[in-house]
Amino acid sequence: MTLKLGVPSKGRLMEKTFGWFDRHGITLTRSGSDREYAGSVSGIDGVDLVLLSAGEVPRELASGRIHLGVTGTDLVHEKLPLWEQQVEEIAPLGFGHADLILAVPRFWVDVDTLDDLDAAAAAFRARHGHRMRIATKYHRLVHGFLREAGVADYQLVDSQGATEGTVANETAEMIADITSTGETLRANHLKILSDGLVLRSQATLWRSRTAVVSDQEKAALKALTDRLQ
Ligand SMILES: Nc1ncnc2c1ncn2[C@@H]1O[C@H](COP(=O)(O)OP(=O)(O)OP(=O)(O)O)[C@@H](O)[C@H]1O
Ligand SMILES: O=P(O)(O)OC[C@H]1O[C@H](OP(=O)(O)OP(=O)(O)O)[C@H](O)[C@@H]1O
Repeated sequence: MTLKLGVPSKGRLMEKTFGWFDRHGITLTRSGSDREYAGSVSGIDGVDLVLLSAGEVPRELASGRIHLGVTGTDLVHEKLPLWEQQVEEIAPLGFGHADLILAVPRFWVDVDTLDDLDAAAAAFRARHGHRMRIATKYHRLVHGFLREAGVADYQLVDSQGATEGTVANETAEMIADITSTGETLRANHLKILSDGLVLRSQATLWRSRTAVVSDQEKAALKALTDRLQ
């Protein structure tokens, strides 16, 4: 049996992951056309490449279908409530840096902090008869963060992409999303709450704590982790 290494199947995250392994003497290759999700590993024995969506890596690690996987801290913490029991962080990879933040329209001049938001959310509910909507795909993390902050008068609306556009589109009053350069927030006239940082994320190599590992796979895992030291 071989060790299964799950890696994002496209985009910047895939290219940078390939580059990172390359620098450790392990070559990941995508075979066939751009659309064929198959690949191989050379430079080390007994490891198979599994190409999949970054968003699916946490679930695959938790179910034990892959032994190792690369994805962002944000996706692991969001999708695996018991992540500390299900996965072990092997190495932060030094790219894919992004902050999960809360942002409101720039013209909300009286709202700069979570306390301001709490007051604005109560006023919003009194005026409109429904709770302020926060668009996000990070339901668990945002809910936990706002509970800790004592903010309760809100509802989450699901947004799986182009989240910053939901305010202009009037499907939400504010958003919680990841930002890296801040350009998307600026372009959509949004500002980050000064104490609205939910999580700092970066691409990370994880090991599944639940995957069953044969002796042969154990040897491959040791060879791989030794190489990554
Ligand atoms: N602009 C960015 N800068 C840095 N990192 C980012 C940026 N956008 C996303 N990421 C990170 O990349 C990872 C993948 O994010 P994304 O949400 O695109 O995954 P996904 O939805 O699974 O992708 P897919 O389109 O393959 O389904 C996340 O960990 C995220 O934090
Ligand atoms: O701070 P910035 O550098 O502008 O980056 C932030 C943007 O990057 C991500 O979107 P992505 O491009 O992955 O598309 P998505 O909206 O479909 O998730 C994220 O959701 C933000 O929209």
